[in-house]
Amino acid sequence: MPLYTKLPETIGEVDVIIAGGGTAGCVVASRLADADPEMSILVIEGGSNNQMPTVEYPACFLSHLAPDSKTNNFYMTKKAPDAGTGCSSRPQRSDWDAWNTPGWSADEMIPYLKKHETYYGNDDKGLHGHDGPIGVSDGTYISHRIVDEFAAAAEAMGWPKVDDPGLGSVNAIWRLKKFIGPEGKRQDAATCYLHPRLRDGKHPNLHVLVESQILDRAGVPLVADLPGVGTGYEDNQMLGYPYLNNLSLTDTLDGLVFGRMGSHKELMKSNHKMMGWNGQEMQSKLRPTDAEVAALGPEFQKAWDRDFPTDPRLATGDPCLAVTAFTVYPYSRGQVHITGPNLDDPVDFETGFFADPDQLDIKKHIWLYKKQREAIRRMPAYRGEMARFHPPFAADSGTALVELAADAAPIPRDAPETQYTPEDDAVLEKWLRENVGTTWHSLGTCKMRPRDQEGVVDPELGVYGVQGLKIADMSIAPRNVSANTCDTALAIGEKAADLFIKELGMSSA
Ligand SMILES: Cc1cc2nc3c(=O)[nH]c(=O)nc-3n(C[C@H](O)[C@H](O)[C@H](O)COP(=O)(O)OP(=O)(O)OC[C@H]3O[C@@H](n4cnc5c(N)ncnc54)[C@H](O)[C@@H]3O)c2cc1C
Repeated sequence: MPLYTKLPETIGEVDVIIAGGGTAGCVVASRLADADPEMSILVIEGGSNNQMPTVEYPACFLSHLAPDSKTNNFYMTKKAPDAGTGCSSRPQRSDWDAWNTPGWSADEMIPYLKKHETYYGNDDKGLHGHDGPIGVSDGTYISHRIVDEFAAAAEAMGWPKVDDPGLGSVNAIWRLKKFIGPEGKRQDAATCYLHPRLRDGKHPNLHVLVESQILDRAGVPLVADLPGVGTGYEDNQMLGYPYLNNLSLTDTLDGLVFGRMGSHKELMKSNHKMMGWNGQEMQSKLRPTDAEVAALGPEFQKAWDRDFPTDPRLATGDPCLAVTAFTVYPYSRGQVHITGPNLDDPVDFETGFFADPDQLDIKKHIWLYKKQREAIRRMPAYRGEMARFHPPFAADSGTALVELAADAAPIPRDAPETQYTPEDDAVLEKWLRENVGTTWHSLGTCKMRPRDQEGVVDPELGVYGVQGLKIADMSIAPRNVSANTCDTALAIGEKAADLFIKELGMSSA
């Protein structure tokens, strides 16, 4: 299989080099390899070959996020913020249109959103793909108790459950589909695009070098001065909120992760249905009411009226039950730059979390903390907050954290909402600043925009002022999207492959 950790001497020259075998890179490499068997392609990837059982089985995803993980790249941020993959989630129609770039509108991107996907679910709106390489399904396991209780609690909060939001703007919740095949295996671009072509004997033109870093600045002369490179870093700031609960071992992933259901080796061997699950069940896109916007203060109201007036983008061990809460369309910006010629020179990386000048992002999270807590309180499984992961509200405050007895009655779904005093809000804000983290939705550091607007690539993904250099990944996103970003990265990969194939005078296989 043409997958190396050291490049064979026989490969002295190739037609196309793809720097980084990530989501979009694997799509582009595979589609180009299909289009012309005479064209040689080399993917240079810093990480290792991802063919390993802990990648294949979605239930093991947390092991790759541990600080000592060898499968993930960790970058130290310049300033610690003041402070698993697998959910398939699509941007809204208006997100693509807001990119305002010829060739990249929602209508023009729908074919690429469909192209990478084989969707196992209702597709009433005809927006999903049915013969693409990436399977999108429920996997092999569903925690019905979480699904049913959360849906009922959310409904009591005024958020209906919908089947599939499609590309619509919703104020609703739904059962999320995952990048997991119906047989329970993880569906990433390397696994579904690249490895089959490396195995099939029909792509001798495709080479993949792993555990090899490039993009070293050493001795590389400046070819084009593009101030936008590395600036405007965006990520959807995220916090996770675990709750005490009365769920059983098979309602969440914890028992399995911590070995209480047997060894992982045995569970893999028997293809245990919980191994084909990532422990994540429900997703939502929520917007504040007019009164809630007003309560976040005049600066927030001004930004809301300016950015979303009639804009539909936001419209209409023991079992652990947790909400991972992130807000979209952040106002904060960071940056990422290399600082020296050596690969181990630190990167100059600032996330910019909660650093927006008008302090709007923190207000969004204050609103979101309250909303998610109200919803979870209404689930019969709720027994209180896990104090270590929630703001330390004063014990005599009406917002104090709760620990219900195992046999205590559930909180009624029509219970009044918790009232937060200015002192409670101060505790909440301080805690959010100290605990905010990444959603891993990093994007926007080589924007597809006009050059005089700090753009780095044109609508055909060519880097301004450099011939033969293209960028195809989430860094080209000129504006954020209201979604987890893998689906967008896959669509960018498909669109990029199409553009490059046409530009090289070939036709798609
Ligand atoms: C932990 C985690 C969980 C996530 N969960 C979800 C989810 O549930 N749902 C969802 O939709 N999205 C999720 N995402 C986001 C999604 O995976 C990314 O947005 C998407 O993969 C980005 O694709 P990309 O092609 O832009 O870049 P990447 O996929 O990041 O590809 C970049 C590649 O370049 C390689 N590389 C970097 N530097 C070098 C170098 N110097 N030399 C050689 N190679 C290099 C990297 O190793 C990497 O393989 C998650 C991301 C992470 C990190």
